[in-house]
Amino acid sequence: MDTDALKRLAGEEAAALVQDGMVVGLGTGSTAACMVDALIRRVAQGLKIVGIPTSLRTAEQAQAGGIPLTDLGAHPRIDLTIDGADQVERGTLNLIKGMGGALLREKLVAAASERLVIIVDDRKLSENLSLPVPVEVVPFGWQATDLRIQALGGRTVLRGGADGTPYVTDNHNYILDVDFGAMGGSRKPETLDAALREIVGVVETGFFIHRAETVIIAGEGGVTRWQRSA
Ligand SMILES: O=C[C@H](O)[C@H](O)[C@H](O)COP(=O)(O)O
Repeated sequence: MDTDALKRLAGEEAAALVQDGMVVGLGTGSTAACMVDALIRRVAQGLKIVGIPTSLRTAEQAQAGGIPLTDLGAHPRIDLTIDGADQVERGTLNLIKGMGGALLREKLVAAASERLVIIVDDRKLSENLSLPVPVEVVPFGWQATDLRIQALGGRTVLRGGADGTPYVTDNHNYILDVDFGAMGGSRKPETLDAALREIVGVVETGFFIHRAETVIIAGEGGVTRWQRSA
């Protein structure tokens, strides 16, 4: 099975968890897009839900496919959010998210959700989180914020568009991708996350610590589910 087929498998498995009457958080990225496609098909067959998208592009996809949308103002409590991830740590189910730039809205939606279900293909699994973590920063004075982040021991790259200008998030901020190398031991993701969030100018990080309730993993052998222990 190619990666796209695995993403579809995970997306369809997760979409089957959605029930009539739910407020559903709609994630961002190529795997989440497969789940939104599966939900669009179910809505066309009569499923009654409202969705809260985590990015403008997910909003566009859902709206074009006929999923009624709402927001956290009207529905501050979400029944179930289904989203992708860039890396999942075995054992803890801690995540790195935000390669697609949607980390802030994804975290706001996750924080309002009763359940967060993450969908990935098995390439995303890792013993320890090790990818560069996306950090959303305020554009004003981002260079000073960058220096403070580097002082934590991370190598930083300002995310750029194809034309060399900074990538701008849906919230009009920039993203620094921060490479801490493989984490674990004394360099715990939760410690780095807390230190990053204390820096003025940092809006949010792509660390999702103790947030995923379930991870649905698609691999050659089919679908596996991991549950976070309490
Ligand atoms: O900002 C983007 C999100 O966190 C995505 O859920 C994440 O990057 C995974 O995306 P994909 O399913 O395309 O690998």
